[in-house]
Amino acid sequence: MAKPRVVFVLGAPGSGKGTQCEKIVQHFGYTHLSAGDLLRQERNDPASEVGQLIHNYIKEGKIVPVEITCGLIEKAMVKSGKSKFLIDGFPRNHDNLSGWNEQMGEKAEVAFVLFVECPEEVCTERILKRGQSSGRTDDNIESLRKRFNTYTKETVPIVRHYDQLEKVRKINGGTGRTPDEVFEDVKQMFQ
Ligand SMILES: Nc1ncnc2c1ncn2[C@@H]1O[C@H](COP(=O)(O)OP(=O)(O)OP(=O)(O)O)[C@@H](O)[C@H]1O
Ligand SMILES: Nc1ccn([C@H]2C[C@H](O)[C@@H](COP(=O)(O)O)O2)c(=O)n1
Ligand SMILES: [Mg+2]
Repeated sequence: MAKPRVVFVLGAPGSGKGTQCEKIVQHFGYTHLSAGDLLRQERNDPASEVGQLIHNYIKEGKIVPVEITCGLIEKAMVKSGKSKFLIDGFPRNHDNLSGWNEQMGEKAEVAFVLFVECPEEVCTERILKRGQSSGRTDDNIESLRKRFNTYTKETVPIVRHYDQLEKVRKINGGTGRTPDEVFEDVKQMFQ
C-alpha cells in the first residue's frame, strides 16, 4: 500500500493556517490534523500523564517535546484510516523535525510545506480579536510575544530547511486579503 501523503502547514501564530486548512479539507479531501489542537485535547484529558507539562509549554509559547506531539499525530493518522493529511503547525523546531524523520520518515511521504506568510502586526491583531472568544489560554499579548519569539527563533529555520530542499510553497496570507482571496492562491498549490 502507498505511504500516506503529508503536507505540512507552517506560518506565524494567527497567519491563517487553520482557516486555510478548513478550506483545503472541503475542496481537496485532505484530513486536517492540527498539532496544537491535538496537544490541547491531550492537555484537557484528566487521565493524561502529560497534561500539566503540555499546559506549561503552551502557556510559555514553548514547543512540546516531539515524543508527545509526534505520538499524537501518528495515533490520529492511524485512527483516521485516511491517506492524505494536512499537518498544521508541525514541525515547529529541530526537535520536531528530527523526531518526525525518526518516527515517520519511512512511514509517510512529505509532499511539500505550505507556508502562510503574514506580517506580525496583522497576526497580532487577529489573535487578540480571536482571543475574545477562543478560550485559548495563549491568545493574550504575553503568551503571544513568547509564541512569536519561538516562531522566529525555532520555526523560521525549519521553513528555510525545507526551502533548501525546494519543498516550500509560499502564499501571501497577509494585509487586506480575505480568507477566500488567500484560498484562491492556495488552490493553485494543490491543483
Ligand atoms: N485572511 C484573513 N483575514 C482576516 N482574518 C483572518 C484571515 N485568516 C484568518 N483570519 C482570522 O484570524 C484568526 C487566526 O486565524 P487561524 O486560526 O486560521 O490562524 P492560525 O495560523 O491557525 O493561528 P494559530 O497558529 O494561533 O493556531 C482567526 O480568528 C481567523 O478567523
Ligand atoms: N508542533 C507543535 C505545535 C504546537 N505546539 C504548542 C505550542 C504552541 O504555541 C501551541 C499552539 O499551537 P497552534 O494551535 O497555535 O498551532 O501548541 C507545540 O508545542 N508543538
Ligand atoms: Mg491554528
